[in-house]
Amino acid sequence: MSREFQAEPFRIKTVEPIKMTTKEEREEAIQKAGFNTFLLDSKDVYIDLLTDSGTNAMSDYQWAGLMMGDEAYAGSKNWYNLEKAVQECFGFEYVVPTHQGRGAENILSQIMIKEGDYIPGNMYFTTTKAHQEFAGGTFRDVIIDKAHDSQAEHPFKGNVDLEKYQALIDEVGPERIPYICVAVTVNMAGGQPVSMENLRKVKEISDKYGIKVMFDATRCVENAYFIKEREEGYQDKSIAEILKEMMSYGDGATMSGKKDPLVNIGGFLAMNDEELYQRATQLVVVYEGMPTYGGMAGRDMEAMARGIYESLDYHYISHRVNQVRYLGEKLEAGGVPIVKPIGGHAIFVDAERFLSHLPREEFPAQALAANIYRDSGVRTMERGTVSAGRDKDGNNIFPKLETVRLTIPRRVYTYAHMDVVADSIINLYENREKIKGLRFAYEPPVLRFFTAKFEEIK
Ligand SMILES: Cc1ncc(COP(=O)(O)O)c(C=O)c1O
Ligand SMILES: N[C@@H](Cc1ccc(O)cc1)C(=O)O
Repeated sequence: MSREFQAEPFRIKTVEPIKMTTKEEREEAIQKAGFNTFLLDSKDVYIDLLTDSGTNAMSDYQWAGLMMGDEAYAGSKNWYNLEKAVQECFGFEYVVPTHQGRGAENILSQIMIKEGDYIPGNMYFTTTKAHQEFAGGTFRDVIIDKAHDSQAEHPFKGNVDLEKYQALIDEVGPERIPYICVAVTVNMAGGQPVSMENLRKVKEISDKYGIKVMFDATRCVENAYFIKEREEGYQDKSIAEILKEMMSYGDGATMSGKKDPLVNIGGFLAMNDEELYQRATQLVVVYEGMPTYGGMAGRDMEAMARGIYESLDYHYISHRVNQVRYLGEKLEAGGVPIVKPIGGHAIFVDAERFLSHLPREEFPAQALAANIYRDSGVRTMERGTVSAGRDKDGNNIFPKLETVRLTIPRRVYTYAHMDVVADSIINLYENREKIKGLRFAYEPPVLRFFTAKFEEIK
């Protein structure tokens, strides 16, 4: 195995018991949830790999910070600590706190996008695209082609395709592109990173046309780790230095504090332009709260300020990425088809190849996620046709990737948990022809994957 084995760089001083379920209990739970893992109750889940969002384990130092919460309505001490952490670690001058990432996406979209604008991005993310569309914009995918091929190897599979970006500028004109949204890493592509060289070039092109570069910095520390590991000239730089350089190629960022900043709730929007900041503060008071709390309690801001610094520790981030890799390599060794290379926050199982007997219309990834739960109580998430939704004519969109995501929460599970997950999925793979397809029993009109229900096709 190529991974660098590292036992956990922490010891455990508080534990949360988890329930071991029986086969019968799991069968009842998955039927009740309409074969949608989002609708399972947490109490019925053994190992929860639904998401890495808000599921982080905080350190003793962060928990201690909760006791330092200054719950003043305005001007909380904790806000200034958070603002300083963002300024120091990301390098942006102005910070707007929000309740989570999509709060920042909402404000950014509203202050920057006009009806008829185009927003290029390195693959879509559900909430980001929804906010861009609500604000009257159209998302355009400008990620490199390889990102849509689950087997294509590329060290920076999240890179922006500069020719696609240039072609969009030529097609619609730079005045209709307020900004390019660059995600570091790219969630939907499998947690794939973007190289520093690519970021530099995106900035160059954007500056030439007066287009702003806004990062989706949600998993930026994972991206920094990959740059250190894979890009010439960065091996001897610290994660903090790499992150700061990455962010220097942008004009601002949205952030979900629920991922890399190591907390359970929170987010922010950051930028360098004062005028934009002023417009953002006009909206933050409408949607989130005062510009000194933005929907977060003082204690939550303190925990995030501390989490941001902790996330830059090399041993922490190296363990995290290598734990994900351990699970991926174990699955591969068992013959399970996964998206390659292995990304930063999750393993994406290629459900189309796993369940090659099921047509896309029968939602193989949804069926696989439901059956992983049935087998072992491990909860995962569909990232394929159900997530992609329908086009304007009402037809299902069939994205190139039909995957099940095994998302690893930060600092929560051990290598032994990873072994249980791998054994269950390898066992299912060996019995894959028994898995049946699904059809909708209930389909909501937007973001359908969260609340849809299904039934098995007998
Ligand atoms: C890449 C990416 N961007 C934005 C968001 C939105 O963040 P939040 O869940 O905090 O609203 C998420 C997760 O939802 C994400 O994974
Ligand atoms: N961002 C989180 C939570 C989330 C999940 C699915 C979504 O489509 C939107 C948000 C994640 O990627 O896991």
